[in-house]
Amino acid sequence: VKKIILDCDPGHDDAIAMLLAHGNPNIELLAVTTVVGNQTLEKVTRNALAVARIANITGVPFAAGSARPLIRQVEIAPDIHGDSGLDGPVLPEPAFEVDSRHAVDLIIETIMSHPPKTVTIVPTAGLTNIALAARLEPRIVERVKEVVLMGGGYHVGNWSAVAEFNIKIDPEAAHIVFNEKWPLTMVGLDLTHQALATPDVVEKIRAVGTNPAKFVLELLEFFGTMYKSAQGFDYPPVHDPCAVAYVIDPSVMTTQKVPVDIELTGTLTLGMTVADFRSPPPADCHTQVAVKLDHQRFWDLVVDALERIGEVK
Ligand SMILES: Nc1ccc([C@@H]2N[C@H](CO)[C@@H](O)[C@H]2O)cc1
Ligand SMILES: [Ca+2]
Repeated sequence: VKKIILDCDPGHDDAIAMLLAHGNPNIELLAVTTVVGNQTLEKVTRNALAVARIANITGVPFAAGSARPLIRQVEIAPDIHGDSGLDGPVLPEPAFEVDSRHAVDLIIETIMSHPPKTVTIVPTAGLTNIALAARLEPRIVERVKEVVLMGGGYHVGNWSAVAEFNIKIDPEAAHIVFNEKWPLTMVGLDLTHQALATPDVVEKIRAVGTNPAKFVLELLEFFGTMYKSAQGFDYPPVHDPCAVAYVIDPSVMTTQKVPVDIELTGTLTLGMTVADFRSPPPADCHTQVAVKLDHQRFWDLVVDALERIGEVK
């Protein structure tokens, strides 16, 4: 079983990532932490607790983290996720309160209280909490098993021509996270733009026939409409569960070992994940990027997780 910390900003696709992590038997969700991103910290934290109620996630601490990037001003994404950050479905009242600890403390405590190389960090949002954790407790860097993040893109951007939202909203935090020497897998837009929720996928989810599945359909309906109007996609790319899917079964996508660094000063390129494909990669290269997704197997994992969650009233 893979033990993970999910650091997220729900967010329609973050919500589906959480359901995948909760439903898949090979994943143990040790903690869920939130950070400003798709919406304000308050809104994404409330949304995370609502998802927990919908999927009946119990016994897992949820802690709120940074309300803003390390240096820059807050940038949110209402044009895709709406004013609540999880527009579309009606959200239930949370079943439990957010943990009293700060997300950064919970991340550190979780890693330091488990054996070395057993905890995987799965960020699906800006990297502010992860950067702060590495600075507050540098020992987590060699203790974590690996970092598998949704973010960046080696040939694709969405928040600028060449930068992806999770990186661009806090590029200094991303620079810290990509330059620590932990094993890091970047599941970027190059990969996640292959994870389209096509009509055949929607029908398989509909066939699950439970309330959590209905919640996912409502998420995809809104997400799809906004992606069509804002970015001209016929079907929405569901980014964040791709990172969880890699943890579940790395063979669901191909990867390539390449050095990646973050642009911090470019006028046109701020927040770009610059991947150096010149071969061979340096022997000490600790980063790899995701390239090709097995679309069918990916979505089968999501549907399977929903089936295993079953009905929740
Ligand atoms: N336009 C847009 C902006 C932000 C996101 C969020 N950021 C990442 C994709 O860029 C995902 O984690 C998703 O939650 C998705 C689309
Ligand atoms: Ca996200």
